[in-house]
Amino acid sequence: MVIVLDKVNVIFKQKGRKMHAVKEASISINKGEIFGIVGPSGAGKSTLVRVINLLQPPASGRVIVGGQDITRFKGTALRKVRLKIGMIFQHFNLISGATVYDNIAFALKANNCPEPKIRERVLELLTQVNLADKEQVYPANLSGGQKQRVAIARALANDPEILLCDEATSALDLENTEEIIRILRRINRENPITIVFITHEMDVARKLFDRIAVMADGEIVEVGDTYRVFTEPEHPMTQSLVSRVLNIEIPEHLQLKDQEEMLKITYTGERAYEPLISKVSKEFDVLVDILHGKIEYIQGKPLGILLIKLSGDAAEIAKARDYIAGQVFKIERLSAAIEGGELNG
Ligand SMILES: Nc1ncnc2c1ncn2[C@@H]1O[C@H](COP(=O)(O)OP(=O)(O)OP(=O)(O)O)[C@@H](O)[C@H]1O
Repeated sequence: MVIVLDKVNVIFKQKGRKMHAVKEASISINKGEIFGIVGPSGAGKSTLVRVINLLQPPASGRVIVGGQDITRFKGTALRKVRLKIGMIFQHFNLISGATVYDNIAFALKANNCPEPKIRERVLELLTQVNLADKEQVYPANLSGGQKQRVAIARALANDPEILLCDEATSALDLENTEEIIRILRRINRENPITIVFITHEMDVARKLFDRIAVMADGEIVEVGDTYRVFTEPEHPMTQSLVSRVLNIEIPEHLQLKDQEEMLKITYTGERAYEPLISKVSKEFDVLVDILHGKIEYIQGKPLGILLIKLSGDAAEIAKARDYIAGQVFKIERLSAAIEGGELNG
């Protein structure tokens, strides 16, 4: 279901002070895509996502869901729209006194699901989230990842067309985060459900999202395809967020001497770097040391990062550098940090 936010503003008033939490935010989210919103704490991500189901009504602007302007919807009309929008949260929000089965069954009963169908549907949902064996367990006896999977099953109970996820993996360890990512991807693949996911975790962003919006200080500062945002970030906030994922560490105690230069090379696609490096050492009078290399996957597409040191005459180094620049996606000259540490590109 297409979601359009048009010039949305949210202003909180607290103790006589105004807090402009979302400023003129406009985005259009396509049916069936996994759309992510990233940004630092306090950027306005939660507030923006809550505007989509009007948990947070905007001060101005329009909210259009499935072609319908819902901005002023109330009562029954709003409840009907909300049925199409499931939501999951960082802290799962399960009913602690109810079993896994009942947590999900409540959502179905609330929507008048016929009694005989409830059992069948709950079991179907539990299978979808790999929890078929936990139906009689209470939330307290589940791991964080399992709790979030129950929350996903509950959010999907009434076949929503949209799933909103507010920091849904932020309370989980790496393994459980990976599992939630896999489940959401599979659900999205099997049903054309639109997923809007907010997070401050860029690692989740690169694995899960089709497109990303970046928020800073209440504004949407950049929107783009995930691979493009990671490889060619435009806004300084985006650059700062992605640099943490793509950074590599300079080997400790590395000091550059005269006639030495360090380069960070970024290459896209499956292309291996060995042929390039051996060509450079053959054709130019320079020594090439590979200091570090890694491949990151963004939306499953590889992005290679290589740190090399060139030694030789300044003119030869310049020629080698120009040659490399023509062959790779991006090349940056770096200086060595005194005690190793992060790159300063
Ligand atoms: N109900 C509220 N009343 C007053 N101020 C609020 C309210 N909700 C959010 N804010 C403020 O609005 C700004 C945006 O908050 P929001 O929670 O949307 O940010 P966020 O990007 O989701 O950050 P976080 O990841 O820390 O939740 C913050 O400065 C926050 O303090």
